Amino acid sequence: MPDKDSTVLQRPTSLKAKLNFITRFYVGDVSKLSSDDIRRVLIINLFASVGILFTFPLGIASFFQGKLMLGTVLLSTAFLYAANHLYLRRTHHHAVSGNFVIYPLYALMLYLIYTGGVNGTGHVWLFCVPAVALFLHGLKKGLIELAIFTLVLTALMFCTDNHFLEFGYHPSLKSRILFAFAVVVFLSGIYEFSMSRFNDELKRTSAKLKLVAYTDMLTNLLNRRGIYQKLEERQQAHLLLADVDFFKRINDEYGHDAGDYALEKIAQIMASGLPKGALSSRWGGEEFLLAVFDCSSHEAYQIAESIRHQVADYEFNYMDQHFRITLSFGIATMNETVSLREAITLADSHLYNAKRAGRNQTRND
Ligand SMILES: Nc1nc2c(ncn2[C@@H]2O[C@H](COP(=O)(O)OP(=O)(O)OP(=O)(O)O)[C@@H](O)[C@H]2O)c(=O)[nH]1
Repeated sequence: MPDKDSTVLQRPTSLKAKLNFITRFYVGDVSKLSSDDIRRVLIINLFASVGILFTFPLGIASFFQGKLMLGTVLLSTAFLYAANHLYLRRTHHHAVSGNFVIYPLYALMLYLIYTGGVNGTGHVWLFCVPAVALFLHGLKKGLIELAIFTLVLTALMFCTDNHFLEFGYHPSLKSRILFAFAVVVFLSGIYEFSMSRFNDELKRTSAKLKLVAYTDMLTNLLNRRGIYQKLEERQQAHLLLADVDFFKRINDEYGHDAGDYALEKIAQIMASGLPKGALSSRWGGEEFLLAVFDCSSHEAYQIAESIRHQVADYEFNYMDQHFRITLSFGIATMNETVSLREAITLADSHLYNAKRAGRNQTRND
């Protein structure tokens, strides 16, 4: 018998496996998609599935009842939704694909209202239209389309020779349906409006959190987590690990605020001394990790040397106090044979060698 703890631990894994299966079935390959794209593709295909689930059996039923035209329309819609599922799963073009869901849905609903559908029940499906339209086309375009749809619906109900009265409904049903439809449009609009505001707020908060999580607040460079995450995506990079020499003395002699000012200034010199596309980070305390790409080891060495000279030549001025600072660099290369972790350890050991050899120098051995 499995013990209680192991059953509890297994539950999330099986739920995750099920969710993975659903995502794979409805979305396909998600590796290049943003989470918003995945959500949109998934929901459009879920709509399409629900559409197939209703139109296919009702289409077959219509054929058995001898309603060939209605059966053809329903089965064509089911076929269109199935084709759309395959198209969307393959291309992930959710903006195009959404049109293949909503416009046939408008047309089908108008057809059902006009003909009465199966046994005069066509109008009951009308109320799924607002939610689908607003989700697929957003608040503004969705509401415009729904207004046009409502006008066509009204004209169809009141100005054409439709089959509404054929089924013995009370004449007031038509206006009741229109009122109820308007209420559902209104409620769906409010829901979509609050959802879009909530989503915007969520996006803003998530962008702010990302910035805080990956940025060093003193220097505005990436922090350790930030550069690590970016380097994990790369195959090759030259890592330049810099450490301020005798920084404790700066703090002790000029004060901690002067030390902070010096770190900010060094960060600026580093960022402006790097080639385009390079990364700069505050690795910790008075240590900086820089990364340069698409260049030779010799060029990476030259870049470190140039930054080292610029810092050494700079006169730091803080509250009428003037001082100079030097840096030591350790360099290593990450590539297909040397992992990121190994390259950082190597750069650290080369930096240690630079310190031991007298500081204010760059070492790659
Ligand atoms: N002002 C300021 N000081 C910091 C900050 N982070 C770390 N430090 C200081 O940096 C100093 C680092 O000192 P040590 O590790 O002894 O190294 P060092 O004095 O630079 O000597 P070497 O590295 O051996 O050349 C410590 O005094 C820390 O307090 C910071 O954010 N602001």
